[in-house]
Amino acid sequence: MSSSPDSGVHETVDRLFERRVEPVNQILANADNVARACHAVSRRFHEGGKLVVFGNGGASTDAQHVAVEFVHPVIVGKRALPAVSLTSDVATVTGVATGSGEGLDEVFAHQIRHLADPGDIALGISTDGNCANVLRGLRESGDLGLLTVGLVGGDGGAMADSGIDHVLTARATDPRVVKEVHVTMYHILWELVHVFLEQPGALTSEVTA
Ligand SMILES: O=C(CO)[C@@H](O)[C@H](O)[C@H](O)[C@H](O)COP(=O)(O)O
Repeated sequence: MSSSPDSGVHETVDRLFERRVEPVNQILANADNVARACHAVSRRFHEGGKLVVFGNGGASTDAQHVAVEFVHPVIVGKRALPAVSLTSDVATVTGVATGSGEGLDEVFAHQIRHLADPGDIALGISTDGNCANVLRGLRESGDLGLLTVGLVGGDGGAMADSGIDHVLTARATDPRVVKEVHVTMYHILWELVHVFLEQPGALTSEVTA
């Protein structure tokens, strides 16, 4: 930035912006992982599956954001694909949380058991990869046969080593940056899924990069 009376503030502003660049470069460095996950997700959609998304706090609204991207694409001409957020129904979330005896830990696993089908895709979003209810929801999903995808940050936390089919990691330590990168990653996920669905042959071949 140009000089000013308070260069300290400008250094801070520069640092805040620069902090956002590296994690996006990390997505590029892991493009093959992202592409493999998108390919697997597109296959499930092709076979009639739906996307089931969940997370806590900021990630709960990310879950709703992902779902609407698929159900009502903002890009004209893209087909709608079935997707549902497990964070949108306050009655169900609070009912399970207060009635299960396990608080919030069971809210996603319970809904997966009763709303999901084995051919579906489960997408769990967690900033640090350690949220118990997201982990439990993904484990339940895997046990039932759903394709499991984790969107995490930092070193992936417990999700990095928990048998999830595809773990996509925003390698930043600042949770705000992780959340910002997650938005980029699920927009890429949405777009690449459509690329695979629209390319004849792409769904039967393996994706290597
Ligand atoms: O960071 C924010 C808001 O930006 C919080 O709402 C945050 O999402 C909540 O603390 C979540 O409970 C964190 O869960 P997780 O993403 O680490 O799994």
